[in-house]
Amino acid sequence: MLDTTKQAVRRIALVGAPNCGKTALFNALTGSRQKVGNYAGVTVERKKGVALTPGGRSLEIVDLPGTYSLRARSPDEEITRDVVLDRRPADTPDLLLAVADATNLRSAFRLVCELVQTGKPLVLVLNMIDIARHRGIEIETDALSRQLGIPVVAACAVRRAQMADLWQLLDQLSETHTFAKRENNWSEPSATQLRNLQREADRLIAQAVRYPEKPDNLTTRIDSVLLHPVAGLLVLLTVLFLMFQAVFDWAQPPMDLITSGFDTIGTLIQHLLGPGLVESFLVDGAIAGVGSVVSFLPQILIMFLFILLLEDLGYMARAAFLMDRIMGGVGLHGRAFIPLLSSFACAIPGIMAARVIDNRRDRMTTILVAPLMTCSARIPIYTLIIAAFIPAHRVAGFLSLQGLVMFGLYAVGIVSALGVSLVAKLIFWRNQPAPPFMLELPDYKLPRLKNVLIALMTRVKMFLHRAGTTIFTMTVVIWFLATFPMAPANATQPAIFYSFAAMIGHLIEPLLAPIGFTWQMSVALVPGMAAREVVVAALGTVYSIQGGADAALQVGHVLASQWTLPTALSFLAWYIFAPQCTSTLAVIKREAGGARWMWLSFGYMLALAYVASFIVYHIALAV
Ligand SMILES: Nc1nc2c(ncn2[C@@H]2O[C@H](COP(=O)(O)OP(=O)(O)OP(=O)(O)O)[C@@H](O)[C@H]2O)c(=O)[nH]1
Ligand SMILES: [Mg+2]
Repeated sequence: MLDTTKQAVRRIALVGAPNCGKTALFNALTGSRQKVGNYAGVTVERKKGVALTPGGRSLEIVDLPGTYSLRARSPDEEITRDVVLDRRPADTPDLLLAVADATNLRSAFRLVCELVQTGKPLVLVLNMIDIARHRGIEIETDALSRQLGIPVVAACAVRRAQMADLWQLLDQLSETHTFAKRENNWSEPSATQLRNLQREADRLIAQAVRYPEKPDNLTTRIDSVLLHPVAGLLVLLTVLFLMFQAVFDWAQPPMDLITSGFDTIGTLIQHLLGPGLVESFLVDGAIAGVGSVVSFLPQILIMFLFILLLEDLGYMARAAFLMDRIMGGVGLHGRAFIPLLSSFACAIPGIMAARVIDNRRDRMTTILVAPLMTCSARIPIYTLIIAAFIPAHRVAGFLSLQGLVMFGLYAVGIVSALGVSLVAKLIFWRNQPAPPFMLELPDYKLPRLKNVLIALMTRVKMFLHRAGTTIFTMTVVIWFLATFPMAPANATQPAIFYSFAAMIGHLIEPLLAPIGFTWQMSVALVPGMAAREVVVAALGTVYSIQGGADAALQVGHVLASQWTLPTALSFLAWYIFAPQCTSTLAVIKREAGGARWMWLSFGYMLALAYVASFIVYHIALAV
């Protein structure tokens, strides 16, 4: 007779290999909207949520980073190991829900065999059963359940109807349930033990799973083109290029709509209030500042739409594979690709995604260069300047010149990241050979509209939240500085010349004059440290106060009349490198484990920005 223990399950942890659908399952169970994506390493943090079973009980669900073994090698895997082995008292699970990708059972079962050793109450979910069935893979869940001595259910995280069995099981478990009591025999497996575990997993597969005679090789056929060293790179470049064209070509109508919306509100307020301090605060400050940033939302969304579609399709891991050779040459780990790619959205998730890199040297290099990737906060700055100074010509009949310049700015960011990695490799870690790169390529999947829309909505919310908080606050500060003290009665200059902003600007200007920055730009740079797009808001506010209300929201036109081309180019160069916002610096400090790294990255980026602007400015002047 087995020794048993009676207990009601209250907290369940989701454990499984990367990309097996844990987060999709977590979202399905808890109604959350955590990020899922068709590549390994999406989740690097543990996330909690509450699931309400059909029987009306509530269960706490913990989503964890994916791992192939409890033999944790990287910081994200350590989180999973620690939760599974009860090393995090606040997260101790009553039950482990082992999640397996039913189309990829070898590595899944090896982990399950390891989880069995921990002696913890365990349930196996065969996720992605829809795809497995479609491919003709037959899995005998009863046989598996008998072999492993644990409940086994099939599920599809993205189809409600195919979640019923799992819900029913969860309901049962949430009642007082009898579990076989088992010892914790887990110890960190050696290479030999891992091989034994794999043999055990293969034996399970042989007994309970039948594969079709003719396997589906669509993925292999597509990959023969997309992973080709030449054709693959060409496809990658084309895709990226199309993305930048789209950013410029598709965004204009919605942008105009947003701008005219803000314009109308501004005019309305002017009519209602008449000129005065309150009117100036609302129109020149809040609306000019926040409106000038919000109008760039369409561009940011188009960019994300592309990235999300590619992520869901399963293309990102391929791109990483293609770039591995180039990245390896400059001392970047192949696994750095996804963190760097995430940094196109924002350096913060990018730096966090570097947790998937097990080797400290490679992780630090990735963290150092991640902020050089063009984050979405730079999109408003780039597009503002490009639209104002670069003519909307077509090159070779169909390429937009503006899109080309944008592509170029991104390319410079990427190339300098490669350059900095090379320097870091030479200076800091001269002799260590690069470890081999192993990355599982996910199967291609049709992007799920729902995933994409949810992720886009999350972006919209984050952006509007920033606009309403950081950007708005900074706009108020700038408006205050640019309005007070007010001009004397016998003033000869526009009022702003007598303000604090002008004083601060003139104080900083001598430092920035060699790179062609005006005093207005100098003031705008300071709040830009809070978040980069604040610079656009600050310029909007400064110039609208200076130029009268009609200048509000027409920042681009104002800049075109006030700046020279060399100044504009120098400003662009500055923002390729300009030190990251304060939140990024804080994340670097936390993830790298020390303020030293934060100051290092702040310092080197500031130096690069200054040098790059100086060179660009003087070359442009000479030409
Ligand atoms: N067709 C189908 N797709 C699924 C299913 N579950 C997840 N997916 C998709 O599989 C991909 C990976 O899902 P995630 O939930 O991000 O995987 P994860 O296990 O959390 O991955 P990591 O966080 O990287 O460890 C996503 O594109 C999901 O939409 C399923 O049951 N059926
Ligand atoms: Mg996940």
